Amino acid sequence: MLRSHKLQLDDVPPTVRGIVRCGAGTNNIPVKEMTERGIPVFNTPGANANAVKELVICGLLLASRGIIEGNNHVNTVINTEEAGDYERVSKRIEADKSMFGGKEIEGKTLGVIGLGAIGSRVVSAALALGMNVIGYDPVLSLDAALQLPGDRMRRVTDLDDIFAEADYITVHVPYIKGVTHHLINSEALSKCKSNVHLLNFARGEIIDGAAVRSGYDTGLLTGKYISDFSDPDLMGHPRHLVLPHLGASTDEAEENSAAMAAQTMMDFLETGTIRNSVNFPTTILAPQKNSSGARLCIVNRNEPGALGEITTFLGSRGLNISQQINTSRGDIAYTVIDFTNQPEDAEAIQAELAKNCSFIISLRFLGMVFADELGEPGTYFYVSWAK
Ligand SMILES: NC(=O)C1=CN([C@@H]2O[C@H](COP(=O)(O)OP(=O)(O)OC[C@H]3O[C@@H](n4cnc5c(N)ncnc54)[C@H](O)[C@@H]3O)[C@@H](O)[C@H]2O)C=CC1
Ligand SMILES: O=C(O)C(=O)COP(=O)(O)O
Repeated sequence: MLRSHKLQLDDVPPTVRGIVRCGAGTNNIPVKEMTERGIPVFNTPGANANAVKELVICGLLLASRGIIEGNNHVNTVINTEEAGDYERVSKRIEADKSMFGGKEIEGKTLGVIGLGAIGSRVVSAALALGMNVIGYDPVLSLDAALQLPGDRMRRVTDLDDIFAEADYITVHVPYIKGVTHHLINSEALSKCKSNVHLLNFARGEIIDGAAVRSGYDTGLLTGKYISDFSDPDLMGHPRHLVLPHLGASTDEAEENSAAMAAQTMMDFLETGTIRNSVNFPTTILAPQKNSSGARLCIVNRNEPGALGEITTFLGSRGLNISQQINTSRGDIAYTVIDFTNQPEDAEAIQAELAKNCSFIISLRFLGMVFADELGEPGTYFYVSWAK
């Protein structure tokens, strides 16, 4: 289980069965390599979404009102120039308000890019604050769609509609190289209102900081860019209001994420269930009442005939299958098999199966066979890359 630690390949010994990120983004995990090793990577969708939503609402207000700038002015200018003189400080607090006039968010248009756990919550909160909301998400899941407030938000299929109409744009998409990298770039910015405010509580690389900087420096853009990610081209820029990466840093989000992560991993280790994985197929095989308790979980390359070879082999060793599920995602296939009888020598069966079926990446018996112990690779937990 990890949070923001940047996982290196060397951190992952062959004893690792699964990895769970207490959070949403899995960019700190080498997911592709883990898939090749047959290791499922999980995350905790939605567990920290409310915390991010609240910071996004704060971001809208930081953009619309001179809150940070005004507070900096009080601390660094007024309190310095009028040091110790309360009468003068108090007068300046009144007089200098004219330097930080703002706008209200009610009645303004918010463009939300990415309508998942965070985006959908931002949509509802913004509507409640009287904003008009336009949403964009071309790959929206059915579950996520059900969280949206229907007609009260306008959903568009062309990002240009958001660029043309939004007073505020907030991004809530995962960072995917080649897909969401610089989703907001110079071309996009040229289609935006000049006073658009940008909010990025997703990942820094989704917004092209050099393009934003150039917009500010040439005067084409006059809004602010609020984020909890830094940008090499905007360091210290007065229009880039950066907070530490605080989106998920609330007691509630940390607890939710840790609890969901622990439950997800426990289900996987104890029952083979795969839920909330970013690289493995969702796989749930409810145990039968009269089950012998012997269950085999196999990760293999997704090749034709693989399942047939596995079941034929098991049959030849006297094992009778009571139920099974076989799922796949890309190059990976995953099979969970329950038996009506206990294997006599599970360790030998595992070794032979792995030897006979070269497409198997990892396999493990669980349940009563080994009294729920976890074991080392090479005993009853086999990984092809351990050698
Ligand atoms: N600042 C912070 O502390 C935090 C940042 N995050 C970031 O926010 C992102 C979103 O988090 P959640 O809403 O929880 O994830 P989610 O998976 O529930 O939602 C992401 C949404 O983006 C959509 N999407 C994917 N590709 C897209 C594209 N090319 N264009 C438009 N929409 C696209 C998906 O369909 C999905 O609805 C995470 O991937 C993470 O990078 C998440 C939590 C905390
Ligand atoms: O969940 C995410 O994607 C986040 O960005 C939150 O990250 P953190 O838990 O603060 O490392």
